[in-house]
Amino acid sequence: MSDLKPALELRHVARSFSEGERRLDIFLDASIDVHAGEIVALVGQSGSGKSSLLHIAGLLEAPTTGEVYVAGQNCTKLDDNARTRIRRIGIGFVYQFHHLLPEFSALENVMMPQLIAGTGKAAAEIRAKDLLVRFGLGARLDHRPAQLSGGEQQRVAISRALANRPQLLLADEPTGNLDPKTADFVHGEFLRVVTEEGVGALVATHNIELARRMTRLVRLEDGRLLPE
Ligand SMILES: Nc1ncnc2c1ncn2[C@@H]1O[C@H](COP(=O)(O)OP(=O)(O)OP(=O)(O)O)[C@@H](O)[C@H]1O
Repeated sequence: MSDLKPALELRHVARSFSEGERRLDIFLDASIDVHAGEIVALVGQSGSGKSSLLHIAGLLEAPTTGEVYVAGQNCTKLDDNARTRIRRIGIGFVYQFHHLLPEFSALENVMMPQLIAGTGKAAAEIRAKDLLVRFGLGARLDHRPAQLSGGEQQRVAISRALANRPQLLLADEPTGNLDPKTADFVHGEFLRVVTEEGVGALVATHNIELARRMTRLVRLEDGRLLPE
């Protein structure tokens, strides 16, 4: 039955910051389900809270109120160790800037999260190679990040995020740092491989054209998540 649980459920999530006497409410009542195999675009004006929402979904920050479920597990009240374990195995992250380890090759960068999670070296290498080949990087396995183009670096970063077969993939402007043509190409590769993997994905983007190519689109507006 657990396979049928959404990869992510946010239930009436609110987040506010206190600054002295003032309270800033970022969201008031944000709810969403992201199912396996869905790639959901998260759009909204700058400052609407997309990154904050991804931090909450990624268990990096706790909501002020509301509940967060990852693959059916209520993560709202877990301690730091339990949250770290779920983040390490169950959630993949892609950021606008790749954050690859500069002294390691593409292959080693994609093996790393698997080794940290306890996967054996041989199995980690097979999985890393498979992902990089599927991203068209079969001839770049031994290149370090500085020897790769921006689009190639981002494809390595996406491979790394998928390496542990997470149920949930969270991406914050994953092609935001690329020129429009490269962004378009990398986005297409992202959609193809993420769909093949069957992972549930939530992708924040400013690019409405790229957003419309995903499974569906939700807009963060006035503290709520609205379908389009
Ligand atoms: N630690 C914090 N303390 C106070 N305010 C914060 C904090 N973190 C974020 N905010 C505020 O929360 C709001 C939402 O920020 P967030 O970065 O989530 O927006 P965003 O939609 O991702 O924006 P952008 O598209 O420009 O990246 C902003 O007004 C920001 O100033």
